[in-house]
Amino acid sequence: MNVTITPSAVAGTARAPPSKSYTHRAILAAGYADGATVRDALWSADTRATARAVELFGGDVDRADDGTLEIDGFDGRPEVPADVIDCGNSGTTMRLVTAAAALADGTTVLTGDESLRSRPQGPLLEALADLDAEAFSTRGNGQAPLVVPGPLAGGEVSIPGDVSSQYITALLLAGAVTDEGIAIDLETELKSAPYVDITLEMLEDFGVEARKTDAGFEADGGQSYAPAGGEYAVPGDFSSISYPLAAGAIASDEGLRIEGANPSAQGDTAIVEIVERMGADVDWDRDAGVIDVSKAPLSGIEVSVEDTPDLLPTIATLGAVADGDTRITNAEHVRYKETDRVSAMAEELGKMGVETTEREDSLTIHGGESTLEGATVSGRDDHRIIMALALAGLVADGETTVEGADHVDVSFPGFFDLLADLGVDLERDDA
Ligand SMILES: O=C(O)C1=C[C@@H](OP(=O)(O)O)[C@@H](O)[C@H](O)C1
Ligand SMILES: C=C(OP(=O)(O)O)C(=O)O
Repeated sequence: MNVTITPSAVAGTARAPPSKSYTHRAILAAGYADGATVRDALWSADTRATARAVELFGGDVDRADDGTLEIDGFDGRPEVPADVIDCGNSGTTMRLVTAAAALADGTTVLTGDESLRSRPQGPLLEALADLDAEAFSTRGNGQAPLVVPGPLAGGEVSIPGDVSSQYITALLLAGAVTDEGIAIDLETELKSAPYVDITLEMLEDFGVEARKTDAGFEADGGQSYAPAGGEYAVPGDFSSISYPLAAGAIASDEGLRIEGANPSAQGDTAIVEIVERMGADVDWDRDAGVIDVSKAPLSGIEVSVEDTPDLLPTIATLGAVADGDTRITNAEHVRYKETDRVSAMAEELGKMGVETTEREDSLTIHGGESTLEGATVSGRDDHRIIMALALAGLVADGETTVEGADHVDVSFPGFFDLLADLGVDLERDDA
């Protein structure tokens, strides 16, 4: 599907979709448990991939009409899957499920789409090998397809922290059900660190003890997963909130309200402060979980995405609209996502007339609303690139067509319905 956007103002109320990160963890944690009820879960292409994995491990995921998931778990010991686990486009699924698979009493095979089969899995495979669990890439290049004979016993392991925090999350989740537990020593500084905080918060909610240490992280062994009262509720997703928030900041004269924006461990809550620092009119009532935003002239800022890689595409579009330079730093790990998002945003905004300066670990956008021209841009089969480019289309001079726009289903199903509800003039073309 291609989506063509005519410059439009936005107004009204948007509801934040549930957090993708919390939903993945809750589905898998319920799998590690005897079972659980997961309320307000995100049901998207990525979280469905994690649900499929739990089912292949012997669990069952049932979704009620109100979105509640009733999950029967595999109780700490995954069955050997009767089929290959297809993780689709989801890095989180592949990393978290690879470590879980190493607990099974037999071999698991994991694959994914072309994008996922090009992303780095090597550090996780090496960590599992150091823990005496066999795990390898079929092509020997550290990329999926992966074959995981296991078995994982627990123990001490060292791993780099600057490729993906998802390796740490994966090892903590699986390590807690090994006899010995797991102690993770970080070889380099940890990037995307708040995602491990989300993991620790969620583990605590499932009654599992894990913590930060001087060297890295650890989880005690021999533990069982069980959420208090058998239930877990997923908070709103601040990576997803970044899109309506940015839309309000660049294109809402009347004001836009975002509901479901309750504080949690998500590093991406930083988007509220970023938009404010750029000059937008923002008010966040944390107790009510409501953000009100409206348009004001924006100015370029410097912002590090070390902790918040998923915000880069949104900030790049804000930077294209803002006057002056917006410098996004500590961005090297943003190149290991669904696509190389640093290059993708530089090149696609370039098609819209925006000048950028790209370095290995930074992206500077030389902005100003008057430079944004409507164009046909590629969504790169990457949900965040698609949504960020659609935002640019709201204020460009002329129409903008985003190609391959259906991939928003990965994290934000209904994104274009929401834009239309907020008053955006858009056309979907299924050709
Ligand atoms: O653990 C998670 O839920 C995630 C961690 C981050 O990845 P990295 O740790 O690979 O940077 C983030 O980009 C991804 O969207 C979700
Ligand atoms: C990088 C992302 O997710 P994943 O790593 O799970 O594919 C994302 O949602 O932007």
